[in-house]
Amino acid sequence: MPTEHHFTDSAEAAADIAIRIATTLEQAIATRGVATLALSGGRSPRPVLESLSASLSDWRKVIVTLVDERWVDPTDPDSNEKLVRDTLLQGPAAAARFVPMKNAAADAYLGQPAAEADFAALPWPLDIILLGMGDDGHTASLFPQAKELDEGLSSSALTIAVTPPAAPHQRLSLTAHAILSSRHIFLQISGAAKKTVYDRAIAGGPVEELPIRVALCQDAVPVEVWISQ
Ligand SMILES: O=C(O)[C@H](O)[C@@H](O)[C@H](O)[C@H](O)COP(=O)(O)O
Repeated sequence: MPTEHHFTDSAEAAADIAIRIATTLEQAIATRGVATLALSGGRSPRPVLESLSASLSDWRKVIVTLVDERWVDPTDPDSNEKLVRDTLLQGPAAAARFVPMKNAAADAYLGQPAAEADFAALPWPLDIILLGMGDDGHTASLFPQAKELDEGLSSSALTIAVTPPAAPHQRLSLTAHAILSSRHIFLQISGAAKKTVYDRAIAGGPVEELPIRVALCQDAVPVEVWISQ
């Protein structure tokens, strides 16, 4: 079962996540000389990343990458790479090594092999994977009803190309295998609608119905959830 942190205010939750990430990264650096952090996109992470940017003293030993990416140019407002570069990788945090998902391939399916090689070269398990969740229970880009969902849940690969059934852009996503190849999973849940889905997810059921169950319905990797209204 996940460890829950409850907040009335999502900004306070975001600040607390940033502190928890910074502390965990510092411990990883002290132990292994390097720390790895994979970030989700969307709206929720923005305040976390803005707070985190100033929360660590030495970013030179941190590898930052993505949980998933929309297959758009990194200058596109929908790009998760753009989100991370504009919020986290500023000031001292610009010294971190960033490993993107998007490459020059024309689409996510053509780009997946090169991205897979880039991700295979990372020092697994990653230290922290920060997940979000959609109102449909998706996480990363593992969407219910997506034609690639079963493969994303069962593959031994690290990445998979996905065409979301009802969200813009082709995606490249970490697979369930990659998400569970981490030392810590952190999850942000804000608002009543997501809390309802979260409660359904932790009650158990088919992972295909609510893919967030990949993280929530397992005990191999410690999961911490920040829940705010
Ligand atoms: O690229 C993405 O969109 C994210 O990786 C995605 O999985 C996100 O975490 C959820 O869709 C929640 O998004 P919000 O935080 O915007 O609600």
